Amino acid sequence: MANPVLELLIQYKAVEFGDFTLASGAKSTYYVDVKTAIMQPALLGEIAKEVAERYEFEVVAGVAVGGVPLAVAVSLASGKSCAIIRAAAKDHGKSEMVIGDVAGKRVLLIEDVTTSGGSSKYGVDELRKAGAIIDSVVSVVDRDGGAAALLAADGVALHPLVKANELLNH
Ligand SMILES: O=P(O)(O)OC[C@H]1O[C@H](OP(=O)(O)OP(=O)(O)O)[C@H](O)[C@@H]1O
Ligand SMILES: O=C(O)c1cc(=O)[nH]c(=O)[nH]1
Repeated sequence: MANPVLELLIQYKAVEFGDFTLASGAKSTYYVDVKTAIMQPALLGEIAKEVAERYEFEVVAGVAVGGVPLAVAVSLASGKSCAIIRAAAKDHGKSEMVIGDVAGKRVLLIEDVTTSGGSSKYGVDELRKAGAIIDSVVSVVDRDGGAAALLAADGVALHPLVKANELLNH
């Protein structure tokens, strides 16, 4: 079946081959650069449309940096509000880790890429600390690196729009 997000990731050459160290510290011979690919409005808009149509939520959230444009785009496509989870605490101004009102709200977390799931778990933990209700994470590309199991242990389902194998085997 046609998958427009997969086709656009291929069109924008989102996969690069080389020696990469991933966020988890693992080594990889390839990297999926969703962050650069979603600078193209056709891809960002398609992702936002699909997520807005398929999932039910009151607030869409993203972890900085990669999750921010995604969450904002889904917010605009769905008319639902948005939240941002800081990547790290700051010691000036307002210091809350979650920007936006999530307390008591059903929140969907969106990630650009999931590998180990460590970044998503961090986002889920911060959202829950801020009072959010969260049981789903959408990942634009899942690399099958353990994220689904890590999140499932916390009662969270991972919903990938594309699997890395589909990109590698196209
Ligand atoms: O599932 P994981 O093993 O946690 O890896 C995936 C995460 O790694 C990347 O973020 P990175 O840490 O490079 O941060 P960035 O979004 O600020 O570039 C990517 O955006 C995911 O958030
Ligand atoms: O695991 C990661 O850090 C990672 C892998 C990948 O392919 N792309 C990305 O942005 N992050």
